[in-house]
Amino acid sequence: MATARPSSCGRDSVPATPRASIDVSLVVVVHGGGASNISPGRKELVSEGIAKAATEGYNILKAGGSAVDAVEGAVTMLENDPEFNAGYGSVLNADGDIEMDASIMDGKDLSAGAVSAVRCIANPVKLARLVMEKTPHCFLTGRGAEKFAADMGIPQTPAEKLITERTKKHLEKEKLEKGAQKADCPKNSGTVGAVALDCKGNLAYATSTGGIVNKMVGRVGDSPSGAGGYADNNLGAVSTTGHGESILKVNLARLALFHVEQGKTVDEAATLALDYMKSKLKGLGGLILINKTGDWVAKWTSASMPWAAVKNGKLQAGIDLCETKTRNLPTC
Ligand SMILES: CC(C)C[C@H](NC(=O)C[C@H](N)C(=O)O)C(=O)O
Repeated sequence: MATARPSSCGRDSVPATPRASIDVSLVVVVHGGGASNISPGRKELVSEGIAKAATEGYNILKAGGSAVDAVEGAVTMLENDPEFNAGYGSVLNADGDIEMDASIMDGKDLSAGAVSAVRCIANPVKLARLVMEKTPHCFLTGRGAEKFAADMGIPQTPAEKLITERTKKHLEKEKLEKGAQKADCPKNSGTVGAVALDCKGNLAYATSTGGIVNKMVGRVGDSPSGAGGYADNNLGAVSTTGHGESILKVNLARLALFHVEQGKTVDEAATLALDYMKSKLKGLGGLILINKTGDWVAKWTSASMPWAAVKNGKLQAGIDLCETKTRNLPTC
């Protein structure tokens, strides 16, 4: 079990906030998937992408944006980055197509939006937010989700523009090697997620993915469900990655928050939830979690998990166990 933990727990009060309002930390944590081995050549690109996304989310919070704005902003950056398995660079299904899942949730009132199996959309997380805010529903899938995107004025992005040479090779290799992913042998791909706590004490999460390489057409994983993420201001916010079928079976995100609800620390809650999935199903994965007081953790049972966190103007990030790097954010 690998953990990354904050090196300090100081407060990051918002200067303009009157004394009477809630004095909470601004916190953003992002992840870039439950990876196996990331080649040294890609490590740099992945680290950079993840740090930029966390910084983007934090800057949104500092500018007075909500937790929902921050997680959407961070995840959008990662969807646009071909090193990650979401948006541009999503892994291919058995037909060589992209089918993406994404979700977002506002811990203030539990409003939630999700899309699954969407194809020609650059930023599924933005579509999930529109489902949350502009429809009476929580979840749209496939054709209906794409029609809704068109109605909302989102331009179609041709599938070829979302596919990369790397994802084509990844599918070829996977087809040669065997078939579907095994729970205990996850392959590096790079699902993305973010959790945030804003100056009003609101929590949110977003998760976005191309799913699992060589998946059956129409397969939907955990990422657009309450297993792939959850946010409730009374408890915390979580985004998960890993073997989707296992995550769905144990309802990983809500399971971790159940332990928070029972009085566990963020570290204990993440460990209990991930250990349960591993012992019960041999399922590997990872999660990021912030509780309502701004304590956070990034934890994984997969070989590694790229993550970054910003709190008190300080960025901490890592990929492998015991590899946390800390630096101050550039002032702009
Ligand atoms: C094989 C796994 C560990 C790789 C991981 N995938 C996901 O998180 C996929 C998502 N949970 C789903 O099931 O659709 C990744 O992209 O890094």
